[in-house]
Amino acid sequence: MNSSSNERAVEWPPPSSGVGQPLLVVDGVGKSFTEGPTPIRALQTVSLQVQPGEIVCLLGPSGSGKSTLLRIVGGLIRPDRGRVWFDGQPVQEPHPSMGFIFQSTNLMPWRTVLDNVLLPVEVQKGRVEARDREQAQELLALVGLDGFSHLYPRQLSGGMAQRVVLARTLLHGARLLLMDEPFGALDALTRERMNLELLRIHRLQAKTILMVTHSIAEAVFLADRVLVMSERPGRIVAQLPVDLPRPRTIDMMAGEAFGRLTLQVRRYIGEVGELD
Ligand SMILES: Nc1ncnc2c1ncn2[C@@H]1O[C@H](COP(=O)(O)OP(=O)(O)OP(=O)(O)O)[C@@H](O)[C@H]1O
Repeated sequence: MNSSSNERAVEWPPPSSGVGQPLLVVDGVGKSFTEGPTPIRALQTVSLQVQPGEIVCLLGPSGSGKSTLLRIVGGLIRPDRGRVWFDGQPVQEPHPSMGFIFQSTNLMPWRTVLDNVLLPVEVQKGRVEARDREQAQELLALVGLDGFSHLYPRQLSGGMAQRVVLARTLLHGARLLLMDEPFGALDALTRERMNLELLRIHRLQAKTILMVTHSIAEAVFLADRVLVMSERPGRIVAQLPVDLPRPRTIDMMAGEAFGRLTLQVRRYIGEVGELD
């Protein structure tokens, strides 16, 4: 990506990537934090586009502004410059069709699994209808939690809790999932299983996903494209299309193509520093 194309004026429609109308456009976004004694320049100038149904993974050294970028995309914080467009509309605040999934699950400990899934509906509509309950139960089954709806968060494993969050986000009707290290706290086997689950749900529900991860293998396994960010102030320094066929299988991780792609990403990261 060259910086001159990153610094052009922000207009809709943005230049197309040539594939079709993007669902998400990040155009020349920059951000500094000025609250502390010394201003911190978190993001330099970031531009990217995500097509409907695409899975894009963001990798980069610690502190390179990945979470900041995700929060700007989700309308949780405002950039100093540049714009974000979602489905053709400028993003100024959290959009109901975007869902966040973080490493910490933020489940309400006093509510059951089902009631946690229903919480955003309850907040939004002020009440929960039978149809919402039905749909929540269907989504719990979809994420592999059939029969667990009456449990409380303390009775769940980390993977199960993340599945509840996934069901909650899907019930909310999110089309774009913004995922910030969602499986970072899970053990390796559970993480692998969650990756497969996510891909299965992505296939069934045609979601678009922008995910921050610290794992090169996870990024390559999940993504259609991997974006690599520089050290702070973050900018995108490399992008790698992942041409592995779908559906992806664990066996692919032992294959030559997977090895080649992860090595390529590792080289890009080697040029900008270490991941953590
Ligand atoms: N609210 C804030 N106020 C001040 N500085 C902030 C704030 N949020 C983030 N930063 C700073 O901005 C920089 C980028 O932070 P960010 O969390 O986006 O990086 P990251 O790439 O997601 O890091 P990590 O991989 O470690 O999670 C860091 O130096 C961080 O200290």
